[in-house]
Amino acid sequence: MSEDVLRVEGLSTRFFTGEGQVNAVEDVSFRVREGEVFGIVGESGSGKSVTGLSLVDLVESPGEVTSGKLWYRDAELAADLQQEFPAAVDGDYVDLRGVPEAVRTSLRGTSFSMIFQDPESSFNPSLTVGEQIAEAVEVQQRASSRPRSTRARTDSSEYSLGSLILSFALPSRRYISEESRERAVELLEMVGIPDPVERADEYPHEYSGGMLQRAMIAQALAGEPDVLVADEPTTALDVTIQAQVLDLLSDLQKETGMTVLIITHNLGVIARMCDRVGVMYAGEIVERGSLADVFRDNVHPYTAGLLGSVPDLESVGGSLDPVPGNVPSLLDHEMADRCYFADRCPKAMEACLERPHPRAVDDDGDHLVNCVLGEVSYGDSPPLPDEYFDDDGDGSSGAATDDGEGGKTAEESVSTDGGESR
Ligand SMILES: Nc1ncnc2c1ncn2[C@@H]1O[C@H](COP(=O)(O)OP(=O)(O)OP(=O)(O)O)[C@@H](O)[C@H]1O
Ligand code: NI
Repeated sequence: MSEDVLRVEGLSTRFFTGEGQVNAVEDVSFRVREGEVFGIVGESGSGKSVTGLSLVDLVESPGEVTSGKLWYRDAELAADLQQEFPAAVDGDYVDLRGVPEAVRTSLRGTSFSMIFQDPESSFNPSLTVGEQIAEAVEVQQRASSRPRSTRARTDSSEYSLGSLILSFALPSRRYISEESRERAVELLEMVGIPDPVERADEYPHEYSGGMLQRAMIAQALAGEPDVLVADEPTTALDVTIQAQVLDLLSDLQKETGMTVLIITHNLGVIARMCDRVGVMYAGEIVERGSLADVFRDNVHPYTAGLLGSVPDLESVGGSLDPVPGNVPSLLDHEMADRCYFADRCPKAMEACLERPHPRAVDDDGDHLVNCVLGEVSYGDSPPLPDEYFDDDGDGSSGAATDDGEGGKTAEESVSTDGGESR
């Protein structure tokens, strides 16, 4: 079994908005093994994208990662930082939250890359696709031509690209070498763009959606990242093209051995791509484990509900038809002090009126569930009547009732990225 490349421990990310504090990601922990495909799945607004952005340090104001550790395995980096930041180094692992921002920024593109649902956001419309991918290659070469420790301490400005989502997008026109241009063509070819030499000279608007998605993958791979975070990478594409792009990602993953973290609301994508998976609900990972743990041996009623809503897991089009009920508000002052799923849960018991904690389901400890059912059987604590939560019976602000009063319906409750991602 391969080693963990990433260990996320107690990650919390909040947004400090006019309406109050939004607990978008709440005490999330998981491990990703080197070379695996790890999936994060859940309904809209459950905190999947914010989790991904937190990993690559792209959460923007008014959001902030407020706690947690992000252990990333890189022996060379660990050796470089050991002296100066001993608390942030543990063997070959570096806690990326415990080192200066410049270090995290220098890893973007080369250690971590992220791709999004909407490739337009990753490309500058006024530059050719080839130029932009070549620039990503240049960023990688500049980064690797300097010793790591110098890279960490000096000119962070070179890599702090303001509001640009992808760190390796072009901050300004620069000299681009012929080698980088050739590499860009190679990358386009690698992601299956026909006539890559000609297509490299075209502008983003001359590409179809599926082609631009492939080009974005080429751009993300230019820095030969160890970890690729893919946020709904195929959601905007039609089903046939989705399948092709997923196959491409899968092939590239196998060829390069990179680790892929895939974020999706589509259980078909998870079933097709992933080795291990975390199920998110209301900012928390409520169940995680291997594909078999989660798909076959699941314990959390939310996981079971999600799976029950998908007729055919083999079909890529099998997206979530949400469990009945409403996605809860993530505003801190509206969050009930109990299991966040209790009001929608067919197995809610009195024990669920307390906040659950993660419980190991099996001996190896990899299958975890954030539910009392990880320990007791339904009925061991008195079941709550169906109407228990109807009239603010829980004393919360009634963010969720089955008849849709108060609270948003699952459909309305899209995140601020409007489901379009970035
Ligand atoms: N810029 C922001 N300002 C305030 N709150 C935000 C912001 N971005 C995200 N959030 C909050 O974080 C929550 C989680 O959002 P996130 O985008 O991670 O959801 P998601 O699971 O990716 O959903 P989707 O499937 O719709 O993309 C949202 O419900 C929203 O309340
Ligand atoms: Ni999202």
